[in-house]
Amino acid sequence: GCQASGTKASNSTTAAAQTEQSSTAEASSEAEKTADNTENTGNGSGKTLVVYYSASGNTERVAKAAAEAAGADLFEIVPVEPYTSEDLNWTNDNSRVSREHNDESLRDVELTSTEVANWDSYDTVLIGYPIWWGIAAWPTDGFVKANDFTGKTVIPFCTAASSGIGQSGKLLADLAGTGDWQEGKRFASSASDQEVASWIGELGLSAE
Ligand SMILES: Cc1cc2nc3c(=O)[nH]c(=O)nc-3n(C[C@H](O)[C@H](O)[C@H](O)COP(=O)(O)O)c2cc1C
Repeated sequence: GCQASGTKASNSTTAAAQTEQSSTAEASSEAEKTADNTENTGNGSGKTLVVYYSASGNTERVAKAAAEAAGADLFEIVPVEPYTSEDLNWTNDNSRVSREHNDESLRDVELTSTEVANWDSYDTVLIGYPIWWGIAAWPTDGFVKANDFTGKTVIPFCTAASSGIGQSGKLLADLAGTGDWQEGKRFASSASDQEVASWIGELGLSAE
């Protein structure tokens, strides 16, 4: 079903995540603008990128486990105005997320950056998001719309309390209009690093 249920949104971990920026971020002024949201945990091959949006940390955990297993770089989608726990309260009809859900024109969330350093160097992009009312949390949309996925294999993944991944990957593929979008993978909000690593293995993306 599409009902919001189960886990309670906790405080956003965005601020903490952003302080984890790679100290090896390139120093050139051109790279500065795009390096902000990128964290290089990779083995230097730089072929796989894990992009994610996470409002309360679950998708972030899965994304980091995926990047670790694949030796991939990470890019976090960050709204200019991050969602507070109050914003995420779907049981309140007047909360930010409820208002955005009820009025599609409010879902065009401004992001701190949609530009990934060395975007052309990635041939596989994993893109992760929480499920909100049965679809990808809409801060993900702005990133997808802003980038050209031509020539890339794109693999969606989500975390959700009870829903499946449903049509969310297909909707993002339609929004992108480019890229070879694969079937996506749904994880429970509490998915273990091991589950994530074995999925990376199934995809043939394991670092070793
Ligand atoms: C506004 C909102 C709507 C949600 N809608 C659904 C839903 O339709 N189905 C579901 O299984 N979980 C739903 N959830 C639960 C989240 O998908 C789940 O907790 C997810 O792991 C959160 O990821 P995050 O911590 O990365 O933000 C919703 C959560 C929020 C905040």
